[in-house]
Amino acid sequence: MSMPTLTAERTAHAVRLDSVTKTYGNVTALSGVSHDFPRGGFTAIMGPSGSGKSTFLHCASGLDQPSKGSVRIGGVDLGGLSEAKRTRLRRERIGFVFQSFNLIPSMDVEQNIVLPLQLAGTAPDPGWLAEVVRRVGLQDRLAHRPSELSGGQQQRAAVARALITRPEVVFADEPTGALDPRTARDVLRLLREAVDQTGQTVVLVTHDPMAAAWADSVVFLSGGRIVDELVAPSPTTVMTRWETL
Ligand SMILES: Nc1ncnc2c1ncn2[C@@H]1O[C@H](COP(=O)(O)OP(=O)(O)OP(=O)(O)O)[C@@H](O)[C@H]1O
Repeated sequence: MSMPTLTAERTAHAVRLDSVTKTYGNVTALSGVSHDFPRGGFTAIMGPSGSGKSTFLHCASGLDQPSKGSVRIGGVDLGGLSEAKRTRLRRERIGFVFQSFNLIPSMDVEQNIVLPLQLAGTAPDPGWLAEVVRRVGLQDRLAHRPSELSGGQQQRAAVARALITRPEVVFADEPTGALDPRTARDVLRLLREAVDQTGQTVVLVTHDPMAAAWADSVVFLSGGRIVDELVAPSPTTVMTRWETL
């Protein structure tokens, strides 16, 4: 694979938010949020509806720009980039997994998985493609269209698509929201393996304490602020903290 154009520094954190505020008119969705996501860490973001989780994810991933404060991805300050460069950095250095899978219906599974590379004008590394496909267990489904797959298989294809560029960080926004508990576990296990086996950095936004317990730590948002962080979470400790938010 050729080197990405916006090569990130090997910083200890994959993503750093410094005093990030985001306002929409007179609504303050995020209020002075600072947080480092350690490289090779798995962090869950939880909080009540309207607490700012989506805004946090959008600002941290460069999909949106903070009103104040800064976001760095592997040492690159997103605020200093043009819209075009930010788009390129997202494409090359960030993987996304969404609740609704967001696969392209007219493309088969393999085409969907390699799409981020294609958009970046890069050829897939055959060894890494085979490894990613093996991990998500879709070896026999590469020529199928998304509509021919179960929801869990579609989400596994989306995870493969997020990992194929070996991104600085994978942002997963409620990736198990549309899945049954067993299928959800398969997807969470894949994210966990990406962290444990290849040192990937994962940020997971979820409402589900069971899902959050797969992470190394859980960051709690309330009213647009980080109000707590729980290290080495279990479903019970997450649930207990959640109930008192
Ligand atoms: N584009 C927008 N325009 C105006 N207000 C917005 C916009 N996006 C978000 N907000 C407001 O910002 C606050 C935080 O919203 P956000 O979507 O980040 O919360 P959330 O924690 O993701 O909620 P949910 O769990 O319901 O998805 C809310 O008060 C919301 O109404």
